[in-house]
Amino acid sequence: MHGHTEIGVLAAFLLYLRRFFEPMQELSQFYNALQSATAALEKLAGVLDEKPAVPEPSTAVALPAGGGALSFSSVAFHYRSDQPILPALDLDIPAGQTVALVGATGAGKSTIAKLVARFYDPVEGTVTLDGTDLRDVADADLRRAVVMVTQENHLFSGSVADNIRFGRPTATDEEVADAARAIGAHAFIDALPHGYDTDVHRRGGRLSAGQRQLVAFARAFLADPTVLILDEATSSLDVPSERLVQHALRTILRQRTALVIAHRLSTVEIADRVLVLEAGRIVEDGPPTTLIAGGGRYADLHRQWRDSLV
Ligand SMILES: Nc1ncnc2c1ncn2[C@@H]1O[C@H](COP(=O)(O)OP(=O)(O)OP(=O)(O)O)[C@@H](O)[C@H]1O
Repeated sequence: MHGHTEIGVLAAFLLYLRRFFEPMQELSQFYNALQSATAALEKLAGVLDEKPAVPEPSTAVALPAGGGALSFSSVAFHYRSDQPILPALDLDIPAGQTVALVGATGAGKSTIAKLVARFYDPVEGTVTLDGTDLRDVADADLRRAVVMVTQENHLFSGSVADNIRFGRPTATDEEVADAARAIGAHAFIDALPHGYDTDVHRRGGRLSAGQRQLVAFARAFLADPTVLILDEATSSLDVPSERLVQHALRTILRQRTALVIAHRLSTVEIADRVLVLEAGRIVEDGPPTTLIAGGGRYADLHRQWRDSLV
């Protein structure tokens, strides 16, 4: 993460310069150079944000194609030794399963997700993907196999197409549009002032929260990872956007393993399995309907969510 703050400051400064020169389009060459420099730095800052601080394996093991089975075996984890976060987690997720992680703030949902994306290594125990310890997988292979979509979505300055193509830099315009179509984002993108060439501006300032989410989903769809991790946005969407996002979610969860840090009832309802976490331990584990019938913690949470919708 070294240098991240400095890069952020530099990006902000360039952005300021760019705004200043924006009205003077006759200086267009300089302005264009400034624009690309800002976009590149922002991208770098975004990537560094998510860049894991873990060592590359000395001899990398190739991941088998397809699959997506995840396994936590006696995983203990802490950020600081005086504050254990996961005491000893055992968890098997078969390939293709959609798992919703629920639980109070600080329960460890994001930590589990970050261990799967190998932002951190376990202090004890192992996390495996299709039987391979994540510590033995080359960084580039892991980035392709496991994609995390966060609340921030990390849209950078540049066109909508560039933002989607970030999922697979070699994708053609047609493949970018196909991904947007599959996700249900094509219609709104097409209606933007410059369609796919519309600049989303810094952090997607011009797009609504729902639209940003759809662009991030289209990017992940194009990347086509074996494992998708989704940290669902907490901010509520209006009803039409919510419908679009839920539809996109069903598409993107299909045919891959998914871990969803869920904040919406409608999302948990489409999961195959719910894990309820408390202080780093799984206290309930099962299909949503079974847990509701069981009358435990998820049943309480489900009731609260349902009541808040009425
Ligand atoms: N980078 C970090 N350094 C130190 N402690 C951290 C770090 N990230 C998280 N924690 C702590 O780890 C615990 C678990 O956090 P985590 O983010 O996994 O919980 P969560 O269930 O995802 O919560 P939320 O719903 O608020 O996102 C919390 O006590 C949190 O303060």
